[in-house]
Amino acid sequence: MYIRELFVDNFRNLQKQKVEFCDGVNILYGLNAQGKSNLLESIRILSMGRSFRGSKTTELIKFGEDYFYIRALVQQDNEDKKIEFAYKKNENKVIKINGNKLKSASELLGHFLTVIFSPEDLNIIKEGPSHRRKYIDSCISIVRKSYLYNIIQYNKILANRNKVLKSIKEGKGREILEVFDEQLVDYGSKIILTRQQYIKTMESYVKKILSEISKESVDIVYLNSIGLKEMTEEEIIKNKLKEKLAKNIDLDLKYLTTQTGPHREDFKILINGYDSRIYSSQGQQRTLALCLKLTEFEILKSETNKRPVLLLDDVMSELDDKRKRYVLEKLKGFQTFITHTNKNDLKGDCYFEIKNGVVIKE
Ligand SMILES: Nc1ncnc2c1ncn2[C@@H]1O[C@H](COP(=O)(O)OP(=O)(O)OP(=O)(O)O)[C@@H](O)[C@H]1O
Repeated sequence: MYIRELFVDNFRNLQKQKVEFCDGVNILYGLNAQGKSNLLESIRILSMGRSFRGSKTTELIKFGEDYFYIRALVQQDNEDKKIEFAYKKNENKVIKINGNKLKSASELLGHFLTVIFSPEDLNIIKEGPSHRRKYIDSCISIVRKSYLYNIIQYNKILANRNKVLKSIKEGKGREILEVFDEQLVDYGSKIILTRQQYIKTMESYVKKILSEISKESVDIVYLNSIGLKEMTEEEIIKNKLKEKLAKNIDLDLKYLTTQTGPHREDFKILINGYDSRIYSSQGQQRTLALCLKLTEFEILKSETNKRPVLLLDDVMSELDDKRKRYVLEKLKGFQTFITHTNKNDLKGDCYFEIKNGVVIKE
């Protein structure tokens, strides 16, 4: 798939305009703070329903305005798909595919596949568990629709269970927990099952990719909440999760939150046997982040049999020549957007200068 045309209106600093792209390497160049990342952000929103920079939807509206509207024509198998995203202050977002309104942003997933590479990818390695959880949950959700549903249900039940813990503390009977625990175990075990499979697949891709650019060894360990040491089946996961919940009930009542389950999990990346979060250099962490992103791209390709669009925001200047060449070789044949301050540094199929929010095609 590739994005043929993009229309933006009142999005960040971008001027109202329609831009046509080529199905190849699109170089977006310009000085700092002109709107290059904003353009990539608008494309990514049409793919994922939210900003890759973690911004709130209301922050995407151009200063002084009260709405934004973005639209893309995405071509796949010679057919155009029209994706629209509109947001007016204090109202709900309106997302449409070919004119049909979606019930929620999550329905957008899988229609327009993109992978974003940005300096913030480093946070997946450096930051706390919630960053990594968010990252794999988002990767899995695109390739497994039921996974996102399970996460949403799990979080709802978890919030209710935590309320029940408070009511027990205030004197209510414990019996009511049973109902919540049963549901929590049902959804939780499905999440753990899928995570263990995804992390295993992710590990094998990361190993292969890293071996092509470095001599270091890498292992990824799933830090699950139920003490699983190796891959296992849903029934066993279910029983273990149930046991752990029962065992931790006094702790849960003490802290008034649920201490066990997928919401407390993480994964650890070991370089030469050492935790990369603690012991790796900045350069090693950057390489790892790149491996994770290329892995995301490989998995997306193989699971969907479609061609994802690649968005490279400010990453080229951070890579050495060897890694730069490697990345560009891997992404060959896919529509790619690369932001850069210097036009002459990179070879592309089409070039766009971004100046004061205006996109000028050469
Ligand atoms: N909601 C908004 N309305 C108007 N302008 C905004 C909004 N949000 C951000 N901006 C401005 O958009 C400008 C361009 O930002 P962007 O991140 O796209 O820059 P860039 O071209 O990628 O620059 P750099 O090379 O420095 O990364 C910035 O000056 C920023 O202040």
